[in-house]
Amino acid sequence: MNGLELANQIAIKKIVGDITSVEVVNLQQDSRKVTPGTAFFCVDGEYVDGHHYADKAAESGAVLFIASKDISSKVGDIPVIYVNDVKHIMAKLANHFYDYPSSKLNMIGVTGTNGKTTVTHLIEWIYRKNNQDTGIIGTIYRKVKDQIYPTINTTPDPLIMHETLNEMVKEQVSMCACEVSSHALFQGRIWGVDFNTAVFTNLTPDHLETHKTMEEYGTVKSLLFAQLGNTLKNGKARFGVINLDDPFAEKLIYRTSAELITYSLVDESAHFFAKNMKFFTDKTTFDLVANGEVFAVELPLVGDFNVANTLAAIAASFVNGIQIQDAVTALASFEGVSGRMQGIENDLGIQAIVDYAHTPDGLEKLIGTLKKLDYKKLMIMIGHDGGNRDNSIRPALGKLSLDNADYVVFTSVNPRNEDPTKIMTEMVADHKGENYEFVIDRKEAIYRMVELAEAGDLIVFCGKGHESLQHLDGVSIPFNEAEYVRQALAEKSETLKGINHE
Ligand SMILES: CC(=O)N[C@H]1[C@@H](OP(=O)(O)OP(=O)(O)OC[C@H]2O[C@@H](n3ccc(=O)[nH]c3=O)[C@H](O)[C@@H]2O)O[C@H](CO)[C@@H](O)[C@@H]1O[C@H](C)C(=O)N[C@@H](C)C(=O)N[C@H](CCC(=O)O)C(=O)O
Ligand SMILES: Nc1ncnc2c1ncn2[C@@H]1O[C@H](COP(=O)(O)OP(=O)(O)OP(=O)(O)O)[C@@H](O)[C@H]1O
Repeated sequence: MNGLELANQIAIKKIVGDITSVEVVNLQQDSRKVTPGTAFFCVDGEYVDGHHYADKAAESGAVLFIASKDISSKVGDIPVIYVNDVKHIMAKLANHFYDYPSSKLNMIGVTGTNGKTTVTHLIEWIYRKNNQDTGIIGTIYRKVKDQIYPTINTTPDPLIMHETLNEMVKEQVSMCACEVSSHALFQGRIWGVDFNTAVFTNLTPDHLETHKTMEEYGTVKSLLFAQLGNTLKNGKARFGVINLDDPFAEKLIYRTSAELITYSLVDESAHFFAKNMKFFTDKTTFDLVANGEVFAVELPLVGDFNVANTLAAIAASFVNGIQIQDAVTALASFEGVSGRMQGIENDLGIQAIVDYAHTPDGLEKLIGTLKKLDYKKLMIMIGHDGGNRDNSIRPALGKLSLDNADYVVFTSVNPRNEDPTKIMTEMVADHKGENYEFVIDRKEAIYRMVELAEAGDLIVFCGKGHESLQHLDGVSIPFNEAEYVRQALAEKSETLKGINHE
């Protein structure tokens, strides 16, 4: 794309150098990824200032710069477009460069403290089973049909976002389910993404290191709904799907012009209402009351929060053209999401579950679900993220575990540069009992849990879920929670067989 065409998208700017002969073939904000023909955005970030890397970008072949501070000494004759807010302009130009891909897709955005990954996967499953090609953008990966791309962020920056959406358009994906994190909303990563439908799951304390107050956190979350806009998209209405059981729903209602669809586990007036919920070890059944009909749902997931997630997914699919019965039929074979209530098979008679619960609300819901299962002893392994994270939730995570489990093994979740023992000590503040221990090394903690467990026990590994890395002391080491749990159980089984054999 010609440099002038990019510049023409910006109203207020100062152009230095000749951009008419510049051909841009790539957009980048990271100097380490610049290739010849790149337009480089100098982003003043949370940690470093991208303007400092302009010379590196120039050396790697950048042909155009977008900056807010003077970089003439670093880039020589290479043209620069100076603007006030590089991040804003980056979102705008990325959208133009990739030819507004979100406008060509059915975009369903899911926001909320918990449930985003689960809801996007439920929606994906419904569409796939109804013979549509799908895309996912979220915490675990970016996925275009079956092609998986790694991700650093739940919601990527605008360059990766629009590039991924463009890939989906090229692959003729019809629906993209996209997790929208509060950080992304706060930092404008989804500016210009044209959503058809916004889904809200819940709002509970998390990320207060960034948002400071729940009021501010809620305001940020509601941006997804506000940004749905006032107009139709390709002649189609926009919808907001909201969880009526969350007190924040009341506020969201006034922050969007989209038609609102509600779901609830308790309020019969909701458009999508679940009743007669029955919980089994491996599934949940309920009656879905929607659109004047009752549908019998059999869901291979446990937990009432997953019923709520399912209502959200069915509602979002329905307003975008999938019949309710077709969605219900599809969900009967749902295979689950990695690291979310993931059962680990073993021959020891131990029920082992890996789950991503890492907020007090998520943990409370998880424990509520666990309590409905049959077991002898309940043991929980839990920790809390270190460094620059919202440490105010540590005592709540500790107390919930200690009050409900027979035994708790505290361990590390990405301690980063913080002392793991200090984190664990904050989690057990004020607890008088002795039903716990600290094991700093997470893999050792897994083995300790398995060592302590006996047939009939329920052992639950919280907070890591699908994550494939453990961040400690400035390094990231590969980590596979489900695999380590599987290994620990298998080794214990072998040891016991050996003993019995002797
Ligand atoms: C604190 C934070 O949100 N940081 C995000 C932010 O980075 P930043 O702009 O501050 O980056 P920076 O490191 O200061 O660098 C500034 C600029 O210099 C550039 N640079 C840097 C080094 C270099 O050698 N060359 C170079 O060009 C960088 O590419 C960048 O453009 O913008 C980046 C691009 O969009 C994000 O990847 C990055 O997310 C980091 C990895 C992160 O951990 N974010 C968390 C807080 C987050 O966003 N989490 C939510 C999910 C939360 C949840 O629900 O659990 C998410 O959506 O991921
Ligand atoms: N609707 C819900 N309400 C409360 N807790 C939930 C809900 N759905 C899932 N959880 C719990 O939260 C954990 C994370 O679920 P999920 O990954 O779907 O949420 P998320 O919003 O994507 O989280 P994150 O953005 O932090 O990755 C699950 O393992 C489960 O314990």
